[in-house]
Amino acid sequence: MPMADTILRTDHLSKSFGGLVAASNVSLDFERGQVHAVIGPNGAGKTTLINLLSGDLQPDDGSILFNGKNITRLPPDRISQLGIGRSYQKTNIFNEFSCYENCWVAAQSRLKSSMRFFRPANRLQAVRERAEKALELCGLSHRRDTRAAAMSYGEQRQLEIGMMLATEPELLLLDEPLAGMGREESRRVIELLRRLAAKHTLILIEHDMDAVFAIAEKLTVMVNGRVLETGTVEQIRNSRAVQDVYLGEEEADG
Ligand SMILES: Nc1ncnc2c1ncn2[C@@H]1O[C@H](COP(=O)(O)OP(=O)(O)OP(=O)(O)O)[C@@H](O)[C@H]1O
Repeated sequence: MPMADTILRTDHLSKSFGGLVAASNVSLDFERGQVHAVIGPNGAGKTTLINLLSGDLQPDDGSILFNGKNITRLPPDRISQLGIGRSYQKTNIFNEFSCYENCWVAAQSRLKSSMRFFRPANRLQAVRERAEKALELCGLSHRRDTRAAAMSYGEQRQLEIGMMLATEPELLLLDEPLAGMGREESRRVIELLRRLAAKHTLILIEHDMDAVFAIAEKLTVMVNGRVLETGTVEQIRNSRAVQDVYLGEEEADG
């Protein structure tokens, strides 16, 4: 298959914790510019997959190609510098810093790689500009000087996305960006993700199926560490196997 539109490819990626296989032979292609959601029941291995892609975990086996480059086993900061940003399930911000300062710290973390040819004064200016731009993109310009600790949970998650944007990633890994949010906050973040999708590739883990069906163009369903199926929203909606193991389960709960 041609690599032209594949931004990220995993080939037989596997990870076990003791006897528990959390990711088993995961081979997936993620297309440039798409929103690709990974869904599945609790413990399916979704976060493990994201952790492998971001370098937070090392695979036991298999490989990861990003823009055709082998990034398997690179450390997280190197992967971030290459253009893969990630958000965590738990907020990962500095509570005592303002929104701007949080974004500034994140922007600064890419100094080494992407700004090494700039003169020091210009670097500082570039970091400031990136931080301001990230704040605007994540919809928090009006909270620029507010301490993170003083904001709502939803705004903190928004800020975390802003910090990721400050590193100017090409590919965003989003681990349950709507977790713990009320309806209004979710609506705002869904709008934000839509805006980001216009200029980035998104890999999204999310339990809120309405949000997933609204945003995602492609879905992968994982069960017990394995890929059960990958397809368009329509294909996954109509998949018997998926209904049996996953969506059926949700309906039964509801
Ligand atoms: N660091 C770890 N050590 C031991 N077991 C782990 C570790 N991380 C994950 N696991 C186990 O691996 C399996 C997959 O977990 P993972 O968090 O990837 O699933 P998930 O699909 O993201 O689930 P959820 O939707 O509940 O977040 C689970 O059984 C989990 O308990």
